[in-house]
Amino acid sequence: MDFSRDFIALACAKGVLRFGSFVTKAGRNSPYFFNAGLFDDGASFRELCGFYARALRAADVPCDMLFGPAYKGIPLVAGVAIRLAEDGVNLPFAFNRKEAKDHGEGGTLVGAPLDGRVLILDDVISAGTSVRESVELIRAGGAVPAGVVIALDRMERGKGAQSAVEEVRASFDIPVIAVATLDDLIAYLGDSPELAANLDAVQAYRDTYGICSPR
Ligand SMILES: O=P(O)(O)OC[C@H]1O[C@H](OP(=O)(O)OP(=O)(O)O)[C@H](O)[C@@H]1O
Ligand SMILES: O=C(O)c1cc(=O)[nH]c(=O)[nH]1
Repeated sequence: MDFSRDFIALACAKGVLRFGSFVTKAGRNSPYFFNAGLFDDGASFRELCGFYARALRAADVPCDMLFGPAYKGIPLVAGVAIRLAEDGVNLPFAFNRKEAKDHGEGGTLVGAPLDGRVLILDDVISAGTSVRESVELIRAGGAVPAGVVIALDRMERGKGAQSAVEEVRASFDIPVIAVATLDDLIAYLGDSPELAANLDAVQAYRDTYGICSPR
């Protein structure tokens, strides 16, 4: 997307995208990591939500409401709903608790009742567990998953030869939209003198775990 590079630049400038040695949820040793929790001030978080809103508009996926899986999806879904409302699209939103509340209103769902076509907003898809759980919650509530929007598609293999993102698309027959992809990150590293030293390690990682090897 034409704004993917701006998003990568923001993530690098904020230290949300870091380079070094990190272990992913899948147990892979990755030379880069995207920690969305580091969009930790009002201005950068507002920008992040603006990128989601732009990706959503560009993809034009029909939906009736938004859902954010706990925990990182929670501020995200609220922030993106605000950005969309500012642009004249006022959508209901909901999120879940990781542990059910046993007093007061109780339960695991907070916000608007699940209804109609529900778009899931999360930061990354790693093995797809969080999206699968969200789809189960949405269906159990009598609604229909409409798609997923994430910040970064790491373009790496899931359980089989497909990427985890492709597995989610195929299993649930829904679109998965990413603000930026590993390809965008690699292009950015190549053009960025202060970060270009990380390029070889990132490309080697893609050669090992990636879904394509365009070199
Ligand atoms: O595709 P997956 O294998 O599920 O990995 C991606 C999920 O992992 C992280 O959430 P996590 O549940 O670790 O916790 P957090 O949101 O509470 O940080 C991330 O925010 C995604 O929701
Ligand atoms: O695969 C993961 O666990 C993972 C990778 C990444 O870049 N960011 C993240 O939050 N999780």
